[in-house]
Amino acid sequence: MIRAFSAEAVRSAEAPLLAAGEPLMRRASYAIANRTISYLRAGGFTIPGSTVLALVGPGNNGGDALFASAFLADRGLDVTALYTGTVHDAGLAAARRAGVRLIELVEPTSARSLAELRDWAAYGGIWIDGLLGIGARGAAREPFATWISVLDAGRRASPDEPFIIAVDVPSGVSVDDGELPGPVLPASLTVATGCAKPAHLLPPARYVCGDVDVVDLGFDAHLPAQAEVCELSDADVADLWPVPGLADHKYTRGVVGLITGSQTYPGAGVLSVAGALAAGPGMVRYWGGSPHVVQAYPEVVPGSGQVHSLVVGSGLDDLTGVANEVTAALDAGIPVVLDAGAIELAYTRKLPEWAVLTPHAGELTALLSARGLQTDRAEVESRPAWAARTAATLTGASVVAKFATDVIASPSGQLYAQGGAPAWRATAGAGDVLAGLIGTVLAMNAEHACEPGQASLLAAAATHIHGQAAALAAGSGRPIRALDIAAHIPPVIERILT
Ligand SMILES: NC(=O)C1=CN([C@@H]2O[C@H](COP(=O)(O)OP(=O)(O)OC[C@H]3O[C@@H](n4cnc5c(N)ncnc54)[C@H](O)[C@@H]3O)[C@@H](O)[C@H]2O)[C@@H](O)CC1
Ligand SMILES: [K+]
Repeated sequence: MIRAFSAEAVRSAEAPLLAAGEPLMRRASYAIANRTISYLRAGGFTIPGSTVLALVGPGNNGGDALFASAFLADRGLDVTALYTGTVHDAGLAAARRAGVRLIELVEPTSARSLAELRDWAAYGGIWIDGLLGIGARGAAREPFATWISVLDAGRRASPDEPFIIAVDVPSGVSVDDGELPGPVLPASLTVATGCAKPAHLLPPARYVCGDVDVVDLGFDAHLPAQAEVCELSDADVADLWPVPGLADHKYTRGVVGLITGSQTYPGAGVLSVAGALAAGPGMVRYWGGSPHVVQAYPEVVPGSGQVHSLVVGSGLDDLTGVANEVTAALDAGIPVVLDAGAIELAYTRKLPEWAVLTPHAGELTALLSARGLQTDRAEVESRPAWAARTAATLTGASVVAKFATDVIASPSGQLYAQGGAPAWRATAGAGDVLAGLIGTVLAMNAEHACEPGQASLLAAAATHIHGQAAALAAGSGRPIRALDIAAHIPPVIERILT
């Protein structure tokens, strides 16, 4: 599991180590220098003489960049450090001693300084971005806003893009909520110091981090027990996946009921059932309106009956009658997935956290608006963590907000971000498959699915499997359809369990 902590939690965790004189900055900068060397080695580049541009901001993030520059200059690299105003004293002295070329831009946004910035940017094959770290508040202010814009434009225009290593976080991201409030310098690699931060996991900041490498600084024991954001790994999902034993039978393994699909949208019923069956329930009962389900899947038991979870919504064209079934199930402690049109059932009523809503950006916008928030799709897309968390708080339900990286929120505030799916996953019906899959994961874990925090954890596990199945289906990059995702769920489960 990747556990991400807020800037404030990191500061508190660092404090006792700093008070004890632990050289955290040396460790962080040594790791950044090592990653730089590893990149050069992996690319077959000659290390002495390789050009590095360190971008040095006013805080300790800049200090990391300066110490890393000193390490690299000691290794024979041609290192230039650009800065303005006051920067980390000891770092500057170390860089000077090591022979780093130090360039201070006194009037940092003058045309002359910006021309100089462009020239050094073009000269540097590797950029070390130490402008802003976890001390940044809000959008990057001047002069860094202009520097970041100029550097980003230079990066895009360059025939061979520089390799950009972000110190801790790409400068310009909002560390605690993963938003991009202003210009940002996208990284090829982010070297996170001490632990992951929410911006490394949450979209859209996640998309500008490149690969993320966490350097252990030894303060884990001082971090809070509950992380701000988590990302489940294969091993985490394997831990909570019930593997059937010989004493199990179809009823102990979990029965999923689906009220999905209709005459108008028959395919949604087929796809949601495909997702449910692929994850290995004991039984699927189907009493939606699609005429094709039982024909497509002879394993399915038609008609309603006792279930351990319920999936409602995908492709339903009429909610009449369904609302009562949903309420009865929830009151009886049966987890319910509310997908697509059925998300409307969360517009007014208060739900328990074992109701799992699966909105995409449009549905999430509609839900928040129905709950009285002034918002629009653009805001929801630029603030997915806020949107998912707010929806969970307002409805009381667990919310799976479907983005390229899914964001899952529990009403208690716990967040999961599950990435790893290819962009090919964005195809009609993929969400129907997910709804069924979540239904099965909830049914298989019925005995504890209604305990605090469990529904969102189980939903996150299901989205992880869904993303991995899409990745397996898409291989090294080919189009996929929703049924391909369902077809690749069993091999993904096999992979994570063995
Ligand atoms: N505390 C430590 O000893 C360690 C800190 N580390 C590094 O230190 C960083 C945190 O250092 P700091 O707390 O000094 O913070 P930063 O280096 O992120 O920057 C703080 C400075 O940026 C300015 N600033 C804040 N918001 C701004 C904005 N929106 N636009 C422009 N300027 C802005 C502040 O006025 C302040 O001068 C971490 O990200 C990490 O890179 C690591 O070396 C590990 C050890
Ligand atoms: K940075």
